[in-house]
Amino acid sequence: MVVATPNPIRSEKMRNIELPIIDLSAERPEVSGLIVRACQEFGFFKVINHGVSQDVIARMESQSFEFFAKPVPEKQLAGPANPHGYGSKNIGFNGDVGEVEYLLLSTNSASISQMSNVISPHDPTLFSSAARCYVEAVRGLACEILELMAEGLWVSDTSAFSRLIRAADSDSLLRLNHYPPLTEDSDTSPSSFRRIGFGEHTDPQILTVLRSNGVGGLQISLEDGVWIPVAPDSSAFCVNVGDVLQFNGRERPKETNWAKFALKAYTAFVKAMTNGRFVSVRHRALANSYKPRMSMAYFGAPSLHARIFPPPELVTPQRPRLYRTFTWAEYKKAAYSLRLGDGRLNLFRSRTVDEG
Ligand SMILES: O=C(O)CCC(=O)C(=O)O
Ligand SMILES: [Fe+2]
Repeated sequence: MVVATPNPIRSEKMRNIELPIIDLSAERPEVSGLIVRACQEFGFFKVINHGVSQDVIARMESQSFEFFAKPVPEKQLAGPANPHGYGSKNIGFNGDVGEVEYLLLSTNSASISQMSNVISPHDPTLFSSAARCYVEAVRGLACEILELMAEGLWVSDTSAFSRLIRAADSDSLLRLNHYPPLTEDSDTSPSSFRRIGFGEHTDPQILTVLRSNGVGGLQISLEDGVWIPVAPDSSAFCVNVGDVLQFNGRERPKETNWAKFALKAYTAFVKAMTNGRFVSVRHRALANSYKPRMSMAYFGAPSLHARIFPPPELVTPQRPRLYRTFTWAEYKKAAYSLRLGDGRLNLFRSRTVDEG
């Protein structure tokens, strides 16, 4: 994953906006409408009554904390992250750093077993079974949300998005991020209080399902230089649109008025699978607390050879194809080799309106 170099917190504003909280137990048409609207306006939303068992979450959280509590040399046995494995401070391959240590795992079962042998050598099955159960549960949640999105967009093939991450060879990831607390000798001036844990970026995949341990730090940016803190919420998962489902929050129009926004969406956005409907928003995490923050992110991704193109209902004469068809492997290569601001999807722009 490519992230921007941590900004030496330039002049920026904070704004308190409550993200949409969507109750998945409500009536299906209502839920799908709310999800589509949240994806168009915010790219981020919270889901409650999501059906993922507290036990599955607690087991994954406790295995993760156990791992991060180990002495550094033991953790390093699971590294370096290339891209999977244990990493500390260095994020990706392009010099991006942050106050974070992490475990990046492929979600396929064989890979979880293999990594568990180095993550938890004395009892690998504890870690592997927690990770497998967690991945299965959050993948189910991600698929459910993707199907609700398709319904809300009136796409007749309601599995058009979810099929991609259900594939046995899907390239989905589980990332466990640990942001250590400030140490006693840390400079506690206001600027250092906002140390970058994970620099601003968009997630390249389809959909991210994120959970944190009740310690704040996640922020999203809907307009340049304005950051919105996302309050931690132990009853919720935070869901965000990835680049493949959309692309490039920077090109989002300024309007917050829904009607104006909808009218302008197709010309102003640059997107892939939703052909400009959904917004993949920049976000970051700050290590700004005396308490350790831990987040667990499931990134739903297609298989490497999957071809990315919008369902036919989302392409009309008024809303022509913005991008040529590309594979996830092509996009991933671009995402791993470029910096965030380089506009990865511009490389995939359609040369003519109806080119496939
Ligand atoms: O820790 C967080 O809340 C955000 C992490 C994140 O954005 C990521 O892993 O892509
Ligand atoms: Fe992210």
